[in-house]
Amino acid sequence: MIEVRELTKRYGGTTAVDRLTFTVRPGRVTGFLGPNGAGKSTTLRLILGLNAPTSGTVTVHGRPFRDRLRGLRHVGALLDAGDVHGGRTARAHLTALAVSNRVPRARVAEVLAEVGLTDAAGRRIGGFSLGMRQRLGIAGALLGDPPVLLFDEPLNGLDPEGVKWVRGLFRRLAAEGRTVFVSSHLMSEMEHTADELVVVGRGSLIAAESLAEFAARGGSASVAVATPEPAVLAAALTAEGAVVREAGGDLTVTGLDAARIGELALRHGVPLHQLTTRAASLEEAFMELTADRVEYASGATR
Ligand SMILES: Nc1ncnc2c1ncn2[C@@H]1O[C@H](COP(=O)(O)OP(=O)(O)OP(=O)(O)O)[C@@H](O)[C@H]1O
Repeated sequence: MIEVRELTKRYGGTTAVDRLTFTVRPGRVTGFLGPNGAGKSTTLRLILGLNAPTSGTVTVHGRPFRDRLRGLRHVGALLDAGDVHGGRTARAHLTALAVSNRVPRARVAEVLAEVGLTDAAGRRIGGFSLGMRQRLGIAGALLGDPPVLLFDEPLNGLDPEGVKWVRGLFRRLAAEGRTVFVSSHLMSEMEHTADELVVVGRGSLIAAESLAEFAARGGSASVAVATPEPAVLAAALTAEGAVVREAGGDLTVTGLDAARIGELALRHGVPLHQLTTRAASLEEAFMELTADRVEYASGATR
């Protein structure tokens, strides 16, 4: 279990992490989601004790992680896949990690096989693609067979087959009872990967709940309407307080439900060819919730 309490990290005038409180439980995949610059990497470094918090606490199984000897057996982490010695072979890299963490060397071949790098074990990491580096980083995290695993943007650079493989791996690790905490800036990546979500924006907590709860709370549902008289219907709906967008003659309506739209169409004598309620996607819920917390928004005003 990872417990983060009132965690704050400032760098000069920048508050990277702002009084964050959440718990990551074992047996599930927890997605750590937020726009770029939201403070995810900083939080992961604080969990690992690589940086000291300005205030607040973070514990892994009840103790600050840096107090533990032989770290890799307690927490496995992939923070930055590029942060490896390019001149080393994959096997040499993992062997050095194993030795310094007193992990049996036999684990090296096991994790190489697990991530599909057996054939590349003798090649220098400098020639690896980003996807191969991610696999190697994941192998390093798995080396000590730890109960807690942290991954920072592990799907970056993976091809669709790789993404599918990582998802399966995370599921399996969680099913084995481990704590799996995975960061991403894309809801689409987490939608099919995570059971639980911790969502942050500009360093502070936006939500900590199950994926289902998150889906239920955010994003307004809309109704797609097809009619041969879009202008007449749009005017009637707008007069009732709906927000209407028109694209290619079809209307997308928010603020009124399908039944009310049907009644208004009937009252104005407008035929309807289609009337479909569309649930908000998780992506829309995420965008809505984080819209005012994006550090580098596109467009002039914020
Ligand atoms: N060592 C540092 N010195 C100064 N500012 C920092 C440092 N590390 C992070 N920051 C700032 O803290 C904020 C959070 O950064 P962080 O990398 O934790 O976000 P993130 O959510 O991981 O984003 P990304 O997905 O872009 O990596 C940013 O404004 C960043 O510029």
